[in-house]
Amino acid sequence: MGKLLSKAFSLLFDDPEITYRLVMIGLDASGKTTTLYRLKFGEVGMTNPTIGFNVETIEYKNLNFTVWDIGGQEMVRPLWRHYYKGTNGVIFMVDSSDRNEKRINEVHDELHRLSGEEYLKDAPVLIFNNKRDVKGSMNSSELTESLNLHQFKKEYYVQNCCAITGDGLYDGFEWLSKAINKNNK
Ligand SMILES: Nc1nc2c(ncn2[C@@H]2O[C@H](COP(=O)(O)OP(=O)(O)OP(=O)(O)O)[C@@H](O)[C@H]2O)c(=O)[nH]1
Ligand SMILES: [Mg+2]
Repeated sequence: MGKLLSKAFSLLFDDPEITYRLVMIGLDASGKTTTLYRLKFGEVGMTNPTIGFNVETIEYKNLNFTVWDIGGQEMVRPLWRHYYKGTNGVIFMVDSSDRNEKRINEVHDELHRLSGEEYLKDAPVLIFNNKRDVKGSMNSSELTESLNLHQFKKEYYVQNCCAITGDGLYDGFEWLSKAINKNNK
């Protein structure tokens, strides 16, 4: 009831009352921090590999998102799950220009592992197919094939994007907001 009232209030008064928690994960150098800063500040500078996490609040269409951008280097990937509690949605970042077989297998395994996570059981997964500006990068059907997404046991959506220019980022947020809203009704 409280949730419904606060939703009604925020719609009436155009006030971004509702805050959803998102975790943004994916292999190192896939473009997570670039995406976070692009969305938050509208521009990107140099990024360094993330040690730990960055967190920012992003407003999109009357909703607030607290976005947790977590470092993706191999050694720290087991730490991702410590950020899952209370998560409403997942952003899984993929570097579409990285066709290295070992890396694709790592992406595959990390992604499919999410379906067994209790804290993420109601969380839709937005897969950003990033770096589409790079010549020869994978398109969404190639990605779907190489990550065996037809077998992925979660609600998901693949959005092509380029974190540097921002192309596709808000389209991804559009899908994620709707998917989260639907699950929270
Ligand atoms: N060409 C291109 N380069 C990108 C794009 N997005 C990010 N990059 C570059 O990819 C590199 C890694 O980006 P980060 O945002 O630091 O990657 P990350 O996923 O946060 O990496 P970790 O913190 O190590 O997990 C940087 O040099 C970015 O400039 C993109 O859309 N296109
Ligand atoms: Mg980073």
